[in-house]
Amino acid sequence: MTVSYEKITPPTTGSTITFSDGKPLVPDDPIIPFIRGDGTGVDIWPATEKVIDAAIATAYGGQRKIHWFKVYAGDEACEIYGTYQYLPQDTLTAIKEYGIAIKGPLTTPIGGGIRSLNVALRQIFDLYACVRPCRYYAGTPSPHKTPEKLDVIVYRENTEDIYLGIEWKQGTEIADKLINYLNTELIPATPEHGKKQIPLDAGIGIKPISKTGSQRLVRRAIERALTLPKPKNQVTLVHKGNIMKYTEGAFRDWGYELAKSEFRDVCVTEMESWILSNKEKNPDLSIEDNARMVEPGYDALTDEKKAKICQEVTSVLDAIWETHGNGQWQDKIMVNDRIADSIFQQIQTRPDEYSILATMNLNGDYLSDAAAAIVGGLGMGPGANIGDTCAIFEATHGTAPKHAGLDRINPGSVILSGVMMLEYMGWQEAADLIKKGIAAAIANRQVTYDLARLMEPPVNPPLKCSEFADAIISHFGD
Ligand SMILES: NC(=O)C1=CN([C@@H]2O[C@H](COP(=O)(O)OP(=O)(O)OC[C@H]3O[C@@H](n4cnc5c(N)ncnc54)[C@H](OP(=O)(O)O)[C@@H]3O)[C@@H](O)[C@H]2O)C=CC1
Ligand SMILES: O=C(O)CCC(=O)C(=O)O
Ligand SMILES: [Mg+2]
Repeated sequence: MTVSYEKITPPTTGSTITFSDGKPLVPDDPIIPFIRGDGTGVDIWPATEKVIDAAIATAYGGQRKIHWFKVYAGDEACEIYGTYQYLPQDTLTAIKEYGIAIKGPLTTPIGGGIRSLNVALRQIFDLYACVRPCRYYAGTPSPHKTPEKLDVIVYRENTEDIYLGIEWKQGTEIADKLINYLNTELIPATPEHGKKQIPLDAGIGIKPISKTGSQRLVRRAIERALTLPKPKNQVTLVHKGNIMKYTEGAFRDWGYELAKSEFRDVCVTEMESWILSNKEKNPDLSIEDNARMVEPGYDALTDEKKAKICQEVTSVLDAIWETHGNGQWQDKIMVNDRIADSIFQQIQTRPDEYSILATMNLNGDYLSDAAAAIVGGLGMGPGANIGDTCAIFEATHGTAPKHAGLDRINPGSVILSGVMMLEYMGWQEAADLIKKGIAAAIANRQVTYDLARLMEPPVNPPLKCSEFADAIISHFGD
């Protein structure tokens, strides 16, 4: 069926990317839609396009080429399509048709106004895995003493949690009705909630965390861990399950359940590894002594709780001693979990102990900015939103409006998102060239203002955004 557009025209040359089993099939001349973005998108996008095109031309000498298709979202879309037309149907049609897209940041007003276009795109195309690697390029200034020790990839669930955006404003009829229903019917009918009541002047937001959503994200995280060398072949489930038991706690439980069912042969949980290694060190260890070693404070527990832990030790040994015991577990993917607040200090105090951090939407949003800061700031934080039939690449940061139009912002994060896109397409040679160019530019102190001001001694004057792109390209032949 011919796809029709209202106000845009696809390139007259180039082919369409298709998907098979969740993987893209990429021709040598793919058409790829791009959204320039609001704010600093006006500076960053031209720099990014130039670097990606130059890398492809250098790597493949004309055998491969991206045919860019400009599509509109955000302020630019309103100029073309009319007031409030922030996300036109043309744009959605193009992304659906061509499968892979890349975008600059888009503005979201705080409080009232439109909901996030960025989040909307992820939900519309069911891009359930937001993948944000944070790795250090030598010479990048950092507020941290040993930034090179951090090499993590945040796998952030991208379609649910409070980002579903189902909330009601304080004082509205539905908010009042809902609070009344909760206070008079549902809370009293739930003994564990006791006499709790929701304040009558509250706004209400809903935080759905589903088993399907959690497990498909963790599945992608484990699949990625399987491609990593030891000791980075591990997945940490990050959650606040001590407080939000049926949402964040359930995410953890469903994550472990998936690891132990779909990936049983290749996975070991941290708890299992302790139980197995205790027995390896002392084959005559009793079940109870093993339980004592894996559960701090075991002796102070009630008999019922002690029995539960002993039962867990027994079932682990029965289930996987043959396949995972005698050190075999050391070659498996390690799956552990950490409480969300603790992981923010752990990535600073023990950065090299972590690799893939799989978590829900809000935690992942916070965590990816924090991890990017350690390795050089938001100018160095790329990202990808991946689904089974579509992928959209974009930076971790937003529109940075105070720098817009000044040709000064660091385009590194969108350029590195382009690197992720090239890798996803299987165009590794072009991706490697860009990584080499960025590494060399930074090592030569050719950097934009954000890195320049932190370097010792500071770089003055810093490169402009466009000059940084040229510096990256100039190092392709090094
Ligand atoms: N995916 C998306 O499109 C996203 C969109 N947003 C939206 O962007 C808008 C602005 O959000 P805001 O909270 O200001 O956060 P931003 O991430 O846009 O910017 C905050 C600060 O981070 C630094 N920064 C951001 N990008 C870069 C870069 N490329 N190079 C160097 N430094 C950078 C700048 O710090 P300094 O000035 O100190 O140098 C900037 O002032 C909001 O509407 C928000 O909703 C936010 C996040 C993601
Ligand atoms: O869409 C937005 O405005 C913010 C999104 C965001 O912070 C993110 O995706 O990291
Ligand atoms: Mg964010």
